[in-house]
Amino acid sequence: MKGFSSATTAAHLHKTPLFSSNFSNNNGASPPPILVHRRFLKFHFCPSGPSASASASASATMLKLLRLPRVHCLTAATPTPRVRPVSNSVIQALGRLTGLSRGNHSNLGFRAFFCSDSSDGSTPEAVVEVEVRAEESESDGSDSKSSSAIVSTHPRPEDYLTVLALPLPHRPLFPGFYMPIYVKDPKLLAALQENRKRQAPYAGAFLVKDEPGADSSPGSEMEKSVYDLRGKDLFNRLHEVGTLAQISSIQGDQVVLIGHRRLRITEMVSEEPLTVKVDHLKEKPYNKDDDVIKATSFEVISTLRDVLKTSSLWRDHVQTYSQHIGDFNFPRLADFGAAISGANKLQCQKVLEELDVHKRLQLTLELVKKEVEISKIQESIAKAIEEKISGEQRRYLLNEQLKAIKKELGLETDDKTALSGKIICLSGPPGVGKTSIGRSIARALNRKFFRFSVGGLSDVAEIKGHRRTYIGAMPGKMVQCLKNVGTANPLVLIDEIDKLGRGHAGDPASALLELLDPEQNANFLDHYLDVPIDLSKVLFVCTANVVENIPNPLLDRMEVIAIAGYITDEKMHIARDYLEKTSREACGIKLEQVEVTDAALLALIENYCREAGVRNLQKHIEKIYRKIALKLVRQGASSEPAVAGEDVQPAEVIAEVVDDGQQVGNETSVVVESVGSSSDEQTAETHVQTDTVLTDDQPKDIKESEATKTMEKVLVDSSNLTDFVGKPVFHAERIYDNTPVGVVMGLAWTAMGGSTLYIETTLVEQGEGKGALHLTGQLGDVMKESAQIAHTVSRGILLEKDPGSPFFANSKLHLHVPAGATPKDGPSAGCTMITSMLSLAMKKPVRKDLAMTGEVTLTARILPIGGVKEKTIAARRSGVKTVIFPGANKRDFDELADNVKEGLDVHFVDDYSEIFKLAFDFDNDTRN
Ligand SMILES: Nc1ncnc2c1ncn2[C@@H]1O[C@H](COP(=O)(O)OP(=O)(O)OP(=O)(O)O)[C@@H](O)[C@H]1O
Repeated sequence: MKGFSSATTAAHLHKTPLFSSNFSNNNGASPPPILVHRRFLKFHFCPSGPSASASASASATMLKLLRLPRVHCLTAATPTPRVRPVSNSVIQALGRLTGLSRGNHSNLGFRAFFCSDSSDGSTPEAVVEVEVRAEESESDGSDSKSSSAIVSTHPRPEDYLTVLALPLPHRPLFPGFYMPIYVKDPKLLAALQENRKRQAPYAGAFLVKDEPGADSSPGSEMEKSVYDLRGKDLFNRLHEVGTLAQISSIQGDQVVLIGHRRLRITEMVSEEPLTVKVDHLKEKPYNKDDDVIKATSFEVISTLRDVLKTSSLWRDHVQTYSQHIGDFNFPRLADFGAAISGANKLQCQKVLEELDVHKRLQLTLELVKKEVEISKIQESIAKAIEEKISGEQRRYLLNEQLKAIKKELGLETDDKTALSGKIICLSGPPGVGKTSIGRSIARALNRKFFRFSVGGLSDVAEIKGHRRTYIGAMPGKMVQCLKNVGTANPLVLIDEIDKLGRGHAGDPASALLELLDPEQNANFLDHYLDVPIDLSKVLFVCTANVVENIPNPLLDRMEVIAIAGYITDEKMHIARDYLEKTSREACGIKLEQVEVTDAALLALIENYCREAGVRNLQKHIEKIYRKIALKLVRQGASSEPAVAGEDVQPAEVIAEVVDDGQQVGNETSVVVESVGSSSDEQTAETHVQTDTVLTDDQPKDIKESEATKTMEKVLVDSSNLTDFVGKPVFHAERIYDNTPVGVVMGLAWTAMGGSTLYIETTLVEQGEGKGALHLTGQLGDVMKESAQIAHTVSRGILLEKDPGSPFFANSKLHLHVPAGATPKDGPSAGCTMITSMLSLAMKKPVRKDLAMTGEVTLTARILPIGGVKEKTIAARRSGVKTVIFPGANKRDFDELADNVKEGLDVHFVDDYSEIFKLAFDFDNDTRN
């Protein structure tokens, strides 16, 4: 059943006066159409397989013809029946079916067989043979007598006892059905044509047996090999029982067959083309009034009707069949059912071979029952898919309606409201990629990007525009932005929002408020344009280094995302994967010309670029590559034969490459100066120069040997890093290998990232009532207060440990926080100060490699601090082993990546007493 298509045929119905059926052929291409009269095409089906197609069309033809009044059908008992045609059109149609009505046969009689003449005497209706002369069919008055006198010389089908054997690869041919086949054997084709010429257009069509395990589907190798079979090989592969087939037409190698009656091969007569002797088979005699046979046939009919209910594909076909069911005899019904079923070839062959009519009906019943099941499954699959599709369509329609309703009610949210909430503020140290992230968000959202910095902005007119009364008045930044991007929904990055100036002419923070607030910015009023502008679709992203510096009303409207600095590992990756690559490309250096070792990069990060971001690292890497470019250019210049007057040229090129903003001349010495900032760099460059640059003063042989030198790969290692970037700007943060009495290492956070710092306390003088504290190191107010608190708490703790100790009462202390040039502030050094003072008071140094941070209250409770990640990184960088953090910061620490926390012994404390134990309760062996 599957693959049947009545629609294809129906389309043809309206296109051609003589209709062509859509047989699909053996190799998948469409063969030339078989001409069938309009009246028959209604029942013409196009099954998937070639034979099925043919069978279906033939069955339709057969059904149509069965509509003829019984009077025109002669019984088998009537010898060689000759009747006048019922109508010319039917005769013409039959003529076309057989292909004999064409001009070259027009003067010959033709037979149109739509059922085989397999008469057995018991089924008179079974034999329907119409024999007329074409001329006669077109004449009007000739009577039956005259027609009977004409065709007696032609052999009847049953006279063919030796036939050409045609191999059928896919399905057997049933009597009464069409089948187009391809004959690839030229000898066989010639013999068939010859037969047709001799008015003996019959051959035997036999199904080919499959080779075990071979794929016999259309187009398969096995199918192709069937056409190559010849002679005995072919003979051995043919099923014994086949069909006497009338050769309806031959077009090229396509032969259209019409099945007539069953045959059985008895012996091979000749090999090429294969010719066989056959017996004509007849059904076993049966009683047409037998109840069992009747019942079986009724079941076949009712099953066909069931198929009709579930499958629209068979509807026309079976409907017609059921209308004319009375015209069939039992064997024909069985053949019909099997032929139009989608059963496989062996099942069909079994039906063909079955001569017992009851058994044949039973076999067919099985096949059509299977069809019912298949069509039920087909129906349920179709239903399920239909439901799925209609469900999806319904959902889609409902969603669209919902959207429309929401829009109507003003409830619809665009992707901005759906977003990465309100205004996003990226906060973090300089150079960690905040601006770059903003740019990436715009790219990801497919929005235009506009950036403006409000650092130091103090004039409200910059944001809101000038009133037009002023000379040189301009619209504000937002109007300029919209004009620039040309869309209503750009991503606007407001940089440095924490550095907003305090305005003399209005408050820029308040103006920004109007700009950023989603409640207000739908009607933003620019003074210059003086019309409300809708900024509600704009996605604002702000960046800041210190969130605390952002005005509170603004901060309140922001979603702050903190971007901490990078650790060494991360910087290494950024340098290797991105910075190095871009710098190398910018300087026009090839990968194979340079190697910067890991050690060099690490040294660069640790000793030159300690800041949280990578901007400084980028500058250094660019510097290194520019110098490498210089070196390579000079090498290249020196390897070319020096021509007087040309030796200056490379320096000009270099000047462009190396130019980092300074004026560079075309003299080599000037180039060197422009590159290096320290005297060491100059020395390095001068050294490079003297190695490679040739002058006219040099002897010719030296020039030539230099010229033949191949270009060397430039290696940048930690050992020669200073040649490229000068001496390290950062020295080890550790001043002491072992902290002396009164000195403790603290951890600090700066806008540049984390760092370690020492708190040093020393005794100035002692004397009755001289207790005092002197502070130095550019401490801010908060830090000063913190020191006072530490002094008081230390005194209390010492008295607890050593009641009656007069140390703090009688000692003038000096507390210093190096480096003195750097301003410092904040309360987080509180616990470090206490430890430093107690160390001095007890004359006991603290545990080795210990660093701590935490604000302290007067009651010695430890409060949380900020910048845990940066401080942890700084501690690791300084080789600290034990770190003390406030207990409340445990959550922040736990969130850090493992590679940041690696190798640290971290303690979380809530009271100073815990720090005391960690710092002082150790034996001296551990410290050393
Ligand atoms: N993760 C990273 N990968 C590659 N390059 C980076 C990364 N982070 C920062 N950079 C580079 O560092 C430079 C500075 O980045 P960017 O301007 O985005 O930093 P920022 O945080 O906005 O700095 P600022 O606060 O000073 O404005 C850029 O050249 C950028 O390409």
